[in-house]
Amino acid sequence: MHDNAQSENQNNAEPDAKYSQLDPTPDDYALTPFADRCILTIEAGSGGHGCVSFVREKYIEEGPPNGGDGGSGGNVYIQAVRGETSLHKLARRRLMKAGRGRNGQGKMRGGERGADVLITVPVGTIVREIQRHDPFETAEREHEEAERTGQMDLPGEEGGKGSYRKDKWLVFPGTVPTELNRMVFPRLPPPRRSHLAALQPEAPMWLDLDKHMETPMLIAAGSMGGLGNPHFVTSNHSRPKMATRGDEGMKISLQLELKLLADLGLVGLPNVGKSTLLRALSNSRARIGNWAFTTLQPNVGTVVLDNHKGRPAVLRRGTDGELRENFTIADVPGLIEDAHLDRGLGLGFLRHVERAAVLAFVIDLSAGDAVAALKLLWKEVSEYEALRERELNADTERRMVTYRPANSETRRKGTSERLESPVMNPSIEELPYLTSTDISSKPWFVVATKADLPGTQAVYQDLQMYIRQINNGEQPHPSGRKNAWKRNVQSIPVSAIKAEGVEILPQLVMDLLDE
Ligand SMILES: Nc1nc2c(ncn2[C@@H]2O[C@H](COP(=O)(O)OP(=O)(O)OP(=O)(O)O)[C@@H](O)[C@H]2O)c(=O)[nH]1
Ligand SMILES: [Mg+2]
Repeated sequence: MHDNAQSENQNNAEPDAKYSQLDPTPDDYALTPFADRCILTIEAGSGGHGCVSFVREKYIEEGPPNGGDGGSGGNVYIQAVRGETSLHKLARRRLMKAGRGRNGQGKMRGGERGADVLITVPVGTIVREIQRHDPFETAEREHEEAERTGQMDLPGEEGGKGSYRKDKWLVFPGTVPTELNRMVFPRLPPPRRSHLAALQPEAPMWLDLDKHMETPMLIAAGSMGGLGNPHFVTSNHSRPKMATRGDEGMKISLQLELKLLADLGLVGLPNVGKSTLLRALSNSRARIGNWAFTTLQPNVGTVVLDNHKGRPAVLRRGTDGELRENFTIADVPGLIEDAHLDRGLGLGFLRHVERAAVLAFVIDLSAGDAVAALKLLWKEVSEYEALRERELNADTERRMVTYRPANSETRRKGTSERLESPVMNPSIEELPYLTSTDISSKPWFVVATKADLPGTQAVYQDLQMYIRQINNGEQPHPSGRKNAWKRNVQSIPVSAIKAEGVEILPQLVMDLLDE
């Protein structure tokens, strides 16, 4: 009873139900998990084993071999799709493994192929290889070495003579060691690679998935299955009692990172109304609160352009000739003075700004001097830009020297050494962040919020005057940079909380995206 009464009271206190979505109660929000980078290990499927089996029929005493081949392992594919905005799902999984091929069976039945796996990532993902372990390369090296030294070839003996290797051969179940010693093994067949492997990107992998992909792309082909015993029939041995094991699947550790976080990035001091603006424009349920640092991680909302809710249908071809039906907005934590020195949520925040195509500087008109606020934001952004430029230069130099994929290192050693199969290093180090520096050359505009509050009119006029002066060159660009973007900078007064003035933003963003 008591509870009921209370909630009723709250409902009565609610001023305008129509906009309650924009001024939500503290617990009405969805914390969307978000990750802009992750390390993922992929494993192509291992092949199934070949089978040792013989025809068994009534009047056939010692039937010919009929063991089927093992199925090949599943492949790993990747696809960048519109609609995905974050890498958090992959970050949680850490490992994506394709299925193993099934073993071959009697009566010449081949094993089934292993199941494929598909990794879906947001458009704008960069994939970089950290290390790889490719068993095929090892097998090929061993094979070349054996050929060179001729240790397995006994002239006159058909097919040559090999020896039993537990990791390569399978024998008839129940074969005892003494029998095994007497058995004659043929030479190991040359390593085989799936014909799909030709489609794999070259190692070390570096993929820039900046377009929506209609079909998945192969990144690691499954390994081949083993050979059944009919393959080892020779004139001397008509009933071979061995088959080969399937090949082990290839493993690759990848660093995935979002290069483009969103089309529009909201840049503003804490508590100015960025999250409210995001909610007013999109489907987001970002957390809103009347205190600083309500937002602790980026929220990415999607603005559907023609949603049949009175929002104008803006379908404009983007630079890539694509018809756009939506665009994404990233609301990031508030920026404070000296953020570039990693104060507040500092550098983490600025990294996100770096990765939006268009920037909206969100200024709270009720917080006093709007011009000073805009200058402060730009100062932080451009100091960060300078910092990144220095970092980038140092980093490229460093990386050019040290980066080396795992298998090229082993290849460089002399082939005469018996090579250990390269193993994956379990403690994988993250690669340094991707860099793109020119923040000040991005198109930008100003959203002046809380225009519904009293006394904001004069503040807005000052701001508008300042922007006009930037546009006609009476004032320098607030970043202080020469090549900064200032092609008719706009300032738009809105009340996000009442969803007033925000309706013109989608068209503006679409125009700027085409710049
Ligand atoms: N009057 C009025 N209040 C607003 C408007 N927009 C946001 N607010 C209020 O301002 C406060 C802060 O809003 P948020 O959207 O959480 O601000 P933010 O910029 O995301 O804040 P941080 O995430 O902490 O950086 C909330 O109490 C909002 O209700 C507006 O247009 N008019
Ligand atoms: Mg917020």
